[in-house]
Amino acid sequence: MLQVYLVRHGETQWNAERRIQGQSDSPLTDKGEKQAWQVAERAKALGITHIISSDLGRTRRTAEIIADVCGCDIVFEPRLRELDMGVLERRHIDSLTEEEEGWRRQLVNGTDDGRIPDGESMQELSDRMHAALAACLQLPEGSRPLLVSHGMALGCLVSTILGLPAYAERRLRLRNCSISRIDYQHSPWLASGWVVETAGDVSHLDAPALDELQR
Ligand SMILES: O=C(O)[C@H](O)COP(=O)(O)O
Repeated sequence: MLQVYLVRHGETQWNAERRIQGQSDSPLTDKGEKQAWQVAERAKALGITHIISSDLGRTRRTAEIIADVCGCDIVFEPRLRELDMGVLERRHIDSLTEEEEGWRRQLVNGTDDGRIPDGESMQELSDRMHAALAACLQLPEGSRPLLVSHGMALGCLVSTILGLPAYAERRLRLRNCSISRIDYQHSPWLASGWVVETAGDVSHLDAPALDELQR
């Protein structure tokens, strides 16, 4: 059975400032760097064989640290990027106008084709995340891949595997450098296909980690 591990990148400057990132970027904080080294040690103990990462800076840095500890190469995969948050990227979450809040609400309340202007819909995010995940099925027998991605992107992937809508990702806290595991199984009796083994495990971190809204 194929086990795939999902890691959200380490804390960034804009995570800490509650600033919307999307496909814009900010560097890891010192805490984020430390988180990355801690999740890297966990990955090594799990026997990770492949690292596939969003190509944004925050995930790239997190993947480089994990690769250093695990002795793996990295494949950069743009389909693992965070949701494109359009015109609201770089904005502080508390600075949004009522109209702008309305755009963000559309993303998470199931509005058909809800999106922030110039941004992506949750369905578009779900489609590309599942396409990136499906590529893991082509890896050699016995592979144990680890994907480095983002809060909304991974939340959307896990939610849809559970049969929930893409926008349900708000109900799942995937904190910085949390690790989740999904398995691909063939079982006529149980659900065949992807199943969620664990989600949002932070037991390898020695301090509380933020989720994307610093809850
Ligand atoms: O700020 C954002 O765009 C997301 O809510 C969190 O993104 P991240 O997981 O890439 O920090």
